[in-house]
Amino acid sequence: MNQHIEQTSAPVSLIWKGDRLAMLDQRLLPESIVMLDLFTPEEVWEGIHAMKVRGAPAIGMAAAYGVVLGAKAYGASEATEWLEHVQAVCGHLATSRPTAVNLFWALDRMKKRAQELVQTGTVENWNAGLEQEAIAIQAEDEQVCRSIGEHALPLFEDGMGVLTHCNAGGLATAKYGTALAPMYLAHENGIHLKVFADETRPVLQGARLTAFELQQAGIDVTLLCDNMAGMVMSKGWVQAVIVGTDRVAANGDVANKIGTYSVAVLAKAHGIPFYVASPLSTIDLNTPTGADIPIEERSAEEVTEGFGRRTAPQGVKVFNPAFDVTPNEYVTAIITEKGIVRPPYSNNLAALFKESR
Ligand SMILES: CSC[C@H]1O[C@H](OP(=O)(O)O)[C@H](O)[C@@H]1O
Repeated sequence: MNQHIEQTSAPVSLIWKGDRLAMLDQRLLPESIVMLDLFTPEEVWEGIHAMKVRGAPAIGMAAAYGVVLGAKAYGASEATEWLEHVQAVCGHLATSRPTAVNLFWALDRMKKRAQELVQTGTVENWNAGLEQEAIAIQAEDEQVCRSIGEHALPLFEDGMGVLTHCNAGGLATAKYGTALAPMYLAHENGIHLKVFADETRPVLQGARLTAFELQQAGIDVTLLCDNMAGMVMSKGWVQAVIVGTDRVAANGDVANKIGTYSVAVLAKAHGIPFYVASPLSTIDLNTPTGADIPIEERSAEEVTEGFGRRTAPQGVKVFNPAFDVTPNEYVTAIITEKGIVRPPYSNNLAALFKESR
């Protein structure tokens, strides 16, 4: 794996180069912008697992490009053999992280496309077709995120305080983000929002990524420790909360970064609307409730010596779930690229998908 510094106006999480995937190593932000050149699905797997790339849509896009790298490197030209190899690469990439449904959504889409491609043509055609599918996933995501921003924008008035948790911005997607999309669009339209970004321990996506993104864009952002959200709400500084998500269950329960549930409870206690920005690709009607969402547990070291400094005694027990589930009763609305969905979510999410077919 090589690495290089990519000079871009704003850091982007992934750049497809035809024979390699350039992946921004988000672990090094905000101090360093380093793009890693990945040539194999195994390197993409490791990039997802180690959270060099993170954020549900970005994870799905990275995996899709990993499938392309795996397909192109394979020597077989016989249809069944090529298809079986593509399916095996998808199976391996599916083990990189368990919670964000976009990973599986993207891999399923690549497998479906591969099955269509092998009906005719040559292995060169099949590989080119897979590459176009991965490129389409990334291009569509940019438009999906902008649409989420457009649907969300009317919910935010000039001068409002808006709290967000983790990073659901351009670094988690192709561009704009999901939860941050209305903030970018508000800025484009001269609407001044005062954003409060939770630092989001233990990986600090809020401090390192959201604060970085919004500051780079000239958007008013104040960084909070995670334990400050309640006080800030009690002072009346927050008029809305908006977060991203890694998986929305069929009943509207929401899996998102650890700490989101606490923010949702605080918002309800203070009568503050709690919005979830979610592409349709993050809504999983095959998962009935939040109890059915697999929650990733990560290493103790993320908590005890994050970023290289030990802050807990050796050998102490650690519980480090990367996500929690917010029950649907705490969710004011789910903002998608097709519009705003309100309770009852079981009916209205199913109806949304029916309309979208
Ligand atoms: C737009 S998806 C962002 C979503 O993903 C983050 O998780 P991670 O940084 O562990 O990949 C977080 O839950 C964000 O809300």
